[in-house]
Amino acid sequence: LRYRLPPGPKGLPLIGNIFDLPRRFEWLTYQEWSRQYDSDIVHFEILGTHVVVLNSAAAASDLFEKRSKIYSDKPETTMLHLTGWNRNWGLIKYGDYWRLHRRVFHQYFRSTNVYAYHSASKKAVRDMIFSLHRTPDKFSQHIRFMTGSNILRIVYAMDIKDEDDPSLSLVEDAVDVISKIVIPGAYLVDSFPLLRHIPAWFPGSRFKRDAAKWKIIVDEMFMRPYRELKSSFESGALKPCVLTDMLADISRDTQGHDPAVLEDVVINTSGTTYAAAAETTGITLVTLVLAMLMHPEVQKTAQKEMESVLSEGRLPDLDDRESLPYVTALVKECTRWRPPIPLIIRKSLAHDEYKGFHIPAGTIMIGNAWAVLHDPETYPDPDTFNPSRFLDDAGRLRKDVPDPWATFGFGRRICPGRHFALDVLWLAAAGMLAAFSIEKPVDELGNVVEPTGEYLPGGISSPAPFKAAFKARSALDFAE
Ligand code: HEM
Repeated sequence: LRYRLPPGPKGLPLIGNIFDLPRRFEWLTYQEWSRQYDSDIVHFEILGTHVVVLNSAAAASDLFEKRSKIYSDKPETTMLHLTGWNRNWGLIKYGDYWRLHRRVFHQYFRSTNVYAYHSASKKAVRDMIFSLHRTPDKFSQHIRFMTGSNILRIVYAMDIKDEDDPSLSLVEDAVDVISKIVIPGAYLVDSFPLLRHIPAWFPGSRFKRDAAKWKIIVDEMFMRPYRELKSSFESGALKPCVLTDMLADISRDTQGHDPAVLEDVVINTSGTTYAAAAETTGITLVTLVLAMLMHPEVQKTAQKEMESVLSEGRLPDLDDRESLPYVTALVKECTRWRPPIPLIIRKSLAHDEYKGFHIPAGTIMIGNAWAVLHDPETYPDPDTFNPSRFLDDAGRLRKDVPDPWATFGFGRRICPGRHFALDVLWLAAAGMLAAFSIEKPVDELGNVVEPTGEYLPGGISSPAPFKAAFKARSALDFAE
């Protein structure tokens, strides 16, 4: 009996499709293969490993959601363990240990709980607006500083003063290690067994030495803020933050779990937030700046909407969200137009059949979030940045256009920080547009510099560096 695999480029024996593989912007090639093979599910093989890509919302929902038992695993690797990043519970295997992390994290970041972080985020956005006013040239650093310092304050009650703060350098150095163990193109090296025979990538003695050095930094990042906060907690000097709440909750009731295991879960869930939140949210806001340069009419529409609702000198608040649907649509469109993580990686746990095709156990499954968010059936003219696609003629949010959730992944492993992320995105987007007119810069000769709109390739895709001018629209004396 020969199993029929999903269609895709035919590779050479043994090495498979290694020469067919795109090296940049893979999501575009996978989307193209779907058209070429007339199938929303495509297959290729690389060095003995099967890879299946799902290029439609329907296929992603059929497998990642309806068959989540088989498709919620991640390709956990020795690299993660060697560098200490196995504490990143977003990358760990599906099972009870993962489930416990998810449950603990969810208690603090579920949709009904994230209002607890509004005032911190509001303050972080205000600080960012003042920084943007002072040194607009550094806008992407200011945005990144806001997303990073905000999550550290919320989770650890850390007061990060500026970009040179040693606590910030520690988390940044630790997060940097992840990029060293991921091949550009989103795959962890040792997801592919045969790749281990390629010396430069093999976790050999050189790599092991480097990994041991990096592990010290990564362990320190997870443990230092935890130990500091735990000792204040034990001394009774309670610093209000997520970790303090977690410590209080587990000291009251372990719900039948081994306290040592639960302590690790608390360390991991708190320690993973920075890596998960800072860059993803920051990139989405840089995308917003880029979109505003490319679409001045969108910016004007959002500003007009705010003028009709906000009194002079007041920054928009989340209570204004109901009355500012265009701003909400604009934020949705940022997450749809350029998702920072275009490809979602999973590993299948058992043999399966789908649409008459065989999917072997151990297949690397790729959810092409980009293709889902750029499906012209759901989002006509998908490459155009157009917030109005989410609004009806009366300017209200439409219920019949799907929210661009795929930016946050699929099924049981969908980003559990998305409610919080959307709050921060909304506050920052509305705040920036209320305070500034974001314009194309002018060079020394007085010529307007057009943005290229280019993005950098990689598992996390961000806009190529560009310049923007931030011109204050109102006196920056925002009242509380
Ligand atoms: C715009 C901002 C963000 C984007 C685009 C984003 C995107 C994603 C994606 C694509 C995944 C993988 C989902 C999957 O495998 O199906 C993920 C997982 C995760 N995200 Fe986010 N995220 C964002 C913000 C955040 C924030 C602010 C937090 C924390 C407060 C967070 C915490 C996590 C965690 C803990 C996981 C792992 C969940 C698991 O494996 O069960 N994310 N995110």
